[in-house]
Amino acid sequence: MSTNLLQAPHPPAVESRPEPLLSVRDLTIHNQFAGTDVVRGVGFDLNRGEILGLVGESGSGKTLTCRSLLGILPRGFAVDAGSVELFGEDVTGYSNKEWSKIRGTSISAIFQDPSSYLNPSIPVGKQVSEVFRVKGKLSRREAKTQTLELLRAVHLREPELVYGQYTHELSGGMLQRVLIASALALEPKILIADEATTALDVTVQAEILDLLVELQEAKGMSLIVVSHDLAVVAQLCSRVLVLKSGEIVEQGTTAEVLYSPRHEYTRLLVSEHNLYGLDRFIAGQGLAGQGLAQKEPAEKGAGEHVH
Ligand SMILES: Nc1ncnc2c1ncn2[C@@H]1O[C@H](COP(=O)(O)OP(=O)(O)OP(=O)(O)O)[C@@H](O)[C@H]1O
Repeated sequence: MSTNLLQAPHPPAVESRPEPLLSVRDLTIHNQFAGTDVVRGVGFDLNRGEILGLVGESGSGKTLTCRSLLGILPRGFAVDAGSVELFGEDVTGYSNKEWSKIRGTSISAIFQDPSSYLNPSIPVGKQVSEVFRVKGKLSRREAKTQTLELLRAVHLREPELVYGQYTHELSGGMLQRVLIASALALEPKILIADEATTALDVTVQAEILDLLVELQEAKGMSLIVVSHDLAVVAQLCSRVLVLKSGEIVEQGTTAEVLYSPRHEYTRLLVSEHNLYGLDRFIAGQGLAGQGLAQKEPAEKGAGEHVH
């Protein structure tokens, strides 16, 4: 296999195997319109403080798997078999009301296009503070204070200014920071980042990934990182699952899966990836030093202006 991924620094796999926060067993998701199972027999554990990568070609079932962990499968899709256990509790048959209690507080998510998750006619800070008010039951004043603190924590400069701004006034990277703040407001133990940096340019992508790792460490969260970008997964994740046509074809430590893939499909993904300049992510960077973002001033300037 190509040596490119071999050069990717990656965090060590979590050694101890405590009680998993999330346990997925034989998960099958059925598409009622098409009469087909789009995810079949998927099973994995997510441990405390672990970063797990989910890779696979477009349409392989990554997003639907994640949505089933949040209780937000699209209309016409349902978990048909198997189970999802969160913090030791089987949530597979949860009602919408039960899901809404744990979504945000136990498990949260950020997706690819942040603007579609924010209301363009309400200042972004107000939208984050609503999370504190409605779900966190804080007063208006407390909610605003907490929101400003969070906007600062996600490295938005001038949080007071950003608080009152609308989506059209912010860059993609800034919007994703706002969404991260919103997702973390209720201090979930698990965060799913589904192609969360895919729409961003390379420099901003690296900055957002840095931020996710920083927050993951600071808050002791577990992360599920869905990405078509194996370089991102290699640098962030200690374990990787490979999905193909709705089934896991391979899973294991990052070293096992990406550096010595056993399945032909994984080998194909790795070799295709290497064709597209994996090196640009890897040279001189790496999670070992916890610095994914390019630090050279010239490249910093090429990205968004974070306020
Ligand atoms: N809302 C939907 N309506 C109809 N089909 C859907 C819907 N969402 C997903 N699918 C189908 O289910 C299958 C799995 O989709 P899913 O979005 O989970 O794949 P994915 O691996 O996340 O792909 P991508 O990387 O392109 O996001 C695909 O065949 C897809 O076309």
